Amino acid sequence: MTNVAPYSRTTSLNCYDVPNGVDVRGRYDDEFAKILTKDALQFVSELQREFRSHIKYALECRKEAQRKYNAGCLPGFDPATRCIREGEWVCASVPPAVADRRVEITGPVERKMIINALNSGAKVFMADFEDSLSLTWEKLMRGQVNLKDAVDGTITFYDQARNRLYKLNHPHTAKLFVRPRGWHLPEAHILVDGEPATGCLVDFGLYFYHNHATFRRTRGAGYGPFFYLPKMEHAREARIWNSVFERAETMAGLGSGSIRATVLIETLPAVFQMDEILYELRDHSIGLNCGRWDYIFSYVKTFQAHPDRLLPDRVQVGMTQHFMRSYSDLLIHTCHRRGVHAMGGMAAQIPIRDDQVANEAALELVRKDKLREVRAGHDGTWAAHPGLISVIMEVFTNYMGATPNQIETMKREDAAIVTEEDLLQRPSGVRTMEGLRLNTRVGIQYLAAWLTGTGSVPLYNLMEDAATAEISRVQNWQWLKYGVVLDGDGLGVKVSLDLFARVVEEEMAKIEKEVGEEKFKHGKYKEACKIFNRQCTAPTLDEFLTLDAYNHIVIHHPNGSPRL
Ligand SMILES: CC(=O)SCCNC(=O)CCNC(=O)[C@H](O)C(C)(C)COP(=O)(O)OP(=O)(O)OC[C@H]1O[C@@H](n2cnc3c(N)ncnc32)[C@H](O)[C@@H]1OP(=O)(O)O
Ligand SMILES: O=CC(=O)O
Ligand SMILES: [Mg+2]
Repeated sequence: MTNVAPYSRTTSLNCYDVPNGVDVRGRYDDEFAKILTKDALQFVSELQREFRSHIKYALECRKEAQRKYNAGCLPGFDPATRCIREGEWVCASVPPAVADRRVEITGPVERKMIINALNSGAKVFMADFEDSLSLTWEKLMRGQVNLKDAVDGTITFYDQARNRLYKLNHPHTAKLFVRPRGWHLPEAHILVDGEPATGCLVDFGLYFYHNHATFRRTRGAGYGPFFYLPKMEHAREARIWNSVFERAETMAGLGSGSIRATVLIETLPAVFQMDEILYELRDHSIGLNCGRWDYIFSYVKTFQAHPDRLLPDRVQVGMTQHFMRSYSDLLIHTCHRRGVHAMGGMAAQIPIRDDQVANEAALELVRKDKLREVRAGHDGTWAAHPGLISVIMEVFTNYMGATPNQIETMKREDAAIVTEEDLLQRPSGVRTMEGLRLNTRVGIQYLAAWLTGTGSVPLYNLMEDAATAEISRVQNWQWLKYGVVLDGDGLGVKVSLDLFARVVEEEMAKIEKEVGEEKFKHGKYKEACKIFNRQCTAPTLDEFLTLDAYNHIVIHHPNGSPRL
């Protein structure tokens, strides 16, 4: 579904100045026009034209691999690339500006949050166009404006209600990394030769075009810009990114290896490709990261047709499960062998303001998780909230001291023997009715927020974003598909369409009670419920929650195109 904004007296007649073959159908805004310049759009369209067939092929290969998993195959190491895994090679040396990444804060590209994150005391801020952003035209373009102001060092935000002006604490700001969308997401408001552009090429292209020079001069000490690359499944996808980087460096007249990126290992197929991914990006790499939430989602998705590999309740799938620990250990071993950072992941706990005891318990869980990571050899980790930075910093600094990272000191040779069986081992735990109910409440509330422009939310004292909500969705789908018996709570109830319909109705009532009648009436809960319900009960599993939801937030403006 694409929404077309009607002409009205308030519709601006301004439009973007576009190069040949490019059509911008998003709302016109004078601020956005400073980003969507003809030259910047020309660069994005060149990337699109050069790489679109490679991207389509890579996405087709993902589907082909999934067909094999659905037919009973298991993912594993590729015998054809054994020489890369066994060969002695290292990635380009770490840029001094980002040698120390012990605490990284993440967050959507919202103006106030960017300032807060850059001022938070974290070493790095990952500005996110992915899991934590609702992909509306307004948020995406406003995000580009915000990032440009941040790189220029001029970003400010005035909070009227508090009469507070936010600005950067120069020079003590975090180093900026940007995470573009995954390959699968289109940008429906920008057409190149009549086709929606690839979302990540828009995010990367616009950001790189406007910021590379200032970034390298003022923030990267001659390197950069820096990126995080999400949701890849195979080294061929890393090869495309490497070529995109080379193309961008040539356009900007930069030396090869200026741009650096950390790849999130957050799909099950990618864990068997870590050496290969680093190899493809060896001149542009700055490590790998354990994207644990998407990884869990991917485990369910990969094994969607394997009823013998069902996960227990979401809350029980932590990093101490054997398959999760093996993934983290092998990632550390691989990164350190290749001379780059092995980054840890996100603990979902956030500060709980109104309950001191619960807050201390949440902080303790974060401490424990981070201690496990630093002891295992991770060089740094993620924080979801500024209130967690000091706690996490203390854990990492107590252990690492002033040494910027553990690349040379924690080789983890013992993890060289992690096997396919270790990485696929069935998780232990139980499935419960409460697990089904919580998945449903979280999934619907997250989608309702996403549809109204918010991509990360606090729910039941945890951070929820697209990755965590995906787990709720695919788990419900799989339990329904296989009529799982929920026996962890002694009830022994079988999940059926009838039961699920009742659960959805009851959980919607609970949500209404929790958020209040007014918010429920004016929010998008019913629309979210419809989307979530359809996805959980679909005969075939949808690839991504946000692909379907995206269709509900696309708004084409007629002044962008006479063809509409
Ligand atoms: C699976 C993954 O991909 S993880 C990575 C993607 N996910 C994320 O990045 C999630 C980032 N975190 C967040 O979005 C938020 O912390 C939430 C939604 C979880 C909680 O948000 P809130 O409930 O609004 O937080 P809260 O009200 O406690 O915020 C207090 C202050 O901290 C700021 N803040 C909270 N989180 C962040 C953040 N990640 N970055 C910067 N500032 C932040 C708020 O803006 C607020 O600032 P103010 O006091 O100046 O107004
Ligand atoms: O992007 C991070 C994740 O855990 O997913
Ligand atoms: Mg993720």
